[in-house]
Amino acid sequence: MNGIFSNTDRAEVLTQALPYIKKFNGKTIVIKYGGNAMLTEELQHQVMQDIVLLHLVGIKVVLVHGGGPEITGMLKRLGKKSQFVNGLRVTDRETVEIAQMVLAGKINKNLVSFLEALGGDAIGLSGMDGRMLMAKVKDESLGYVGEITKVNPGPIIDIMQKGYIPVVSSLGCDKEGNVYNINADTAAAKIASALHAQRLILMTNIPGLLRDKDDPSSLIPQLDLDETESLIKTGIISGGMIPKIECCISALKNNVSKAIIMDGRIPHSVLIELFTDSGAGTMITKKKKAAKSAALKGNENHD
Ligand SMILES: Nc1ncnc2c1ncn2[C@@H]1O[C@H](COP(=O)(O)OP(=O)(O)O)[C@@H](O)[C@H]1O
Ligand SMILES: CC(=O)N[C@@H](CCC(=O)OP(=O)(O)O)C(=O)O
Repeated sequence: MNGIFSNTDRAEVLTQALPYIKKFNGKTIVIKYGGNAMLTEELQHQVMQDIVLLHLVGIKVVLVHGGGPEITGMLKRLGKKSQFVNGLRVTDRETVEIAQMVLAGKINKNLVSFLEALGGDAIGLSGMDGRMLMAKVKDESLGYVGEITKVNPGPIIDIMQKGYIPVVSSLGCDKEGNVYNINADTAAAKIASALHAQRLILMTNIPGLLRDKDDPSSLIPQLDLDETESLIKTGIISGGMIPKIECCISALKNNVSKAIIMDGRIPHSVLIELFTDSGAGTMITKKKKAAKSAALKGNENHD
């Protein structure tokens, strides 16, 4: 169990994390967890452990989750094929019912029970609870896919004030009682904006934003809004990465300090991102500081 690290090494690591722990104490961090990054219970256990730790050191963590692969799996078991248009699931009435069962029923409660088993206090909600995520039809051809019209962060704030970790599934509603299936990256970005979060962290199954999407070693550690927009124009950012990046851009333009895209499968990637000089994945900032090394996100991490 001691591995290659001595207790002194471990104590040293903790000491180095102290300024960051102090920095983020009392701050709001919205973490989106979903997709292939949460495929196995082992991966979920690891990420939930980190979230409990963040909560215990006084960081206000909000966990927003998806579960696209699980929805697809359940639909398949019921003999229904999944169809996506620009990354969004075409959602008929039956599909939205299944999405609700999987997201608000299974995944949400599993994550809450993981957090609690690890010593955290968590409360699970869907975006429908307390009319947190009000939505309307995004595009008739997509059925019950929701476009968020209003975020009411009240229930999340209340839960955090009572000392719980809010765990929110990406469903929305309208005044007529319709339920909407909402992309979890979008839900997380809107919630982060409504909470004026210090960080929006999108966990995925790639290292972050890559200069060459087929070369994992071409990670771009940091870039600003202007650079991000020009990478979309030049086609370096394409496909499934476009909506993800657009969520980050929207969050940064609306009250969020920094957005990070990172690989949620890497052990303790959230802790590495928040508590180390180098960070993890790609950090998107409003404006890059002059004369700052792109290889080191440390100074930015202190902002
Ligand atoms: N510049 C880029 N860097 C990284 N990934 C990119 C880039 N451009 C396009 N992509 C594609 O975007 C995908 C990530 O989006 P997606 O698979 O929809 O994520 P998720 O399932 O986590 O929501 C990657 O698998 C990759 O193929
Ligand atoms: C409209 C839409 O596409 N909704 C998503 C909601 C879940 C999600 O976003 O999950 P991941 O983050 O795991 O992909 C879906 O049905 O798959």
